[in-house]
Amino acid sequence: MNLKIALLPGDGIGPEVIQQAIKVLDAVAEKYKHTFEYKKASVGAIAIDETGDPLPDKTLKICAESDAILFGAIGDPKYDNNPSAKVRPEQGLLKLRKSLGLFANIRPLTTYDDLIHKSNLKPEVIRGTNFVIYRELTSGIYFGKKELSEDGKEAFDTCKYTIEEIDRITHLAFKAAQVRRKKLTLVDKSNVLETSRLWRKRVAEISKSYSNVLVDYLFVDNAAMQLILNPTQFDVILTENMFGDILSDEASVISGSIGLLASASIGTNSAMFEPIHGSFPQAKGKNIANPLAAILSAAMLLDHFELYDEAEDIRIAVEKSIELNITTPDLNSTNHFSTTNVGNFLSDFILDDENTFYNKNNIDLGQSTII
Ligand SMILES: NC(=O)c1ccc[n+]([C@@H]2O[C@H](COP(=O)([O-])OP(=O)(O)OC[C@H]3O[C@@H](n4cnc5c(N)ncnc54)[C@H](O)[C@@H]3O)[C@@H](O)[C@H]2O)c1
Ligand SMILES: CC(C)[C@H](C(=O)O)[C@@H](O)C(=O)O
Ligand SMILES: [Mg+2]
Repeated sequence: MNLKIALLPGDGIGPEVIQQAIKVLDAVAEKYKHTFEYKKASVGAIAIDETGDPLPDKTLKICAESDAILFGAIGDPKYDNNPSAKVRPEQGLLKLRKSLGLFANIRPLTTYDDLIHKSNLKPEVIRGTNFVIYRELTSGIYFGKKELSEDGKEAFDTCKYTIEEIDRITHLAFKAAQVRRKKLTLVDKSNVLETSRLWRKRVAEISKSYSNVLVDYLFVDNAAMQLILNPTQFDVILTENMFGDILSDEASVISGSIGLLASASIGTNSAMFEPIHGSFPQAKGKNIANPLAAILSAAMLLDHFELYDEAEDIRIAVEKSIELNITTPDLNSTNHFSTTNVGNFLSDFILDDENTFYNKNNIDLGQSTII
């Protein structure tokens, strides 16, 4: 298969993790005789530095002309520490999602047996957890009317949803539940918010067409608690934009690190694949960031084009790296490996087996730290 992939590495650790994802995609391309053609474009703080715009027209054009987009991360402390800045890196990501109509952000969460004991949560609570968050991505409070008064003493953000926006992601989430464990949990705040009451009404209505799926409703405050009290109860979690953002970072603790959580942002004509984490500025240039979220996002990209064996190869390699402890410091406090080492191991493993990696790097299995 020939795929045109737009690469948007972005800021902070974005370029470092995307570089590893490319290595892994190249290994897959070599093994299965595919051609992946990459076009790099800038977004976020780096794009502001270069052009004054966090999403230059050229970037949007490259994305629109590609089969898929692989996104790293955006964000920089110079904007995080300056709430008055009018032009901000995050606007680039939000505009990209909105312009391409990427309304469904799919964030799967799984647990790895070899990491169960490394989570901050008890092994018996998290073992077997496997769910997916369907987060609405192009509406809600992120995109409603917002304003700061002229005297700077008052501000508002508006949360707005239309039934079309609710319905399209709800159908996708029900379809996902049908081929999983047939349970869908809508997370909302319908005891307070009008938008949430609209979500509940629509989901109840649409559920009639998916009668083999059990539907459950949770208020977001309770859901935040249930996620760490009893996460195995969840199968598909459907929620609006901001709740999905917050709950997915919380949920990543179950897996062991946010550096493991991948996502797919799907629209009618475009698809973007992005780790859920940010630009982790403290790690920039240190070769310590976990590249697995970006690499597993690349696996979701392959799934999107029905390259299931290829995606599975990546997941098997990831599991192997975790089993062998070839992991970055977030998962491995003693004998950790670098971002680059993890990428090298995975690409070698896909093409051959782990011996190539050990031979090339002259490593004794499990004993060295070559960060
Ligand atoms: N999709 C995105 O591009 C995205 C997502 C979230 C935050 N951001 C931006 O990133 C910047 C930093 O935000 P933040 O510190 O709140 O969130 P962050 O996700 O960048 O980092 C939070 C913490 O998570 C851990 N972490 C994140 N990515 C990791 C990785 N790959 N490997 C290991 N550990 C990892 C680190 O401990 C880090 O301190 C901000 O400018 C924010 O706006 C961007
Ligand atoms: C950077 C920010 C705009 C973004 C979001 O809130 O969607 C991020 O937190 C994410 O989860 O992708
Ligand atoms: Mg987020």
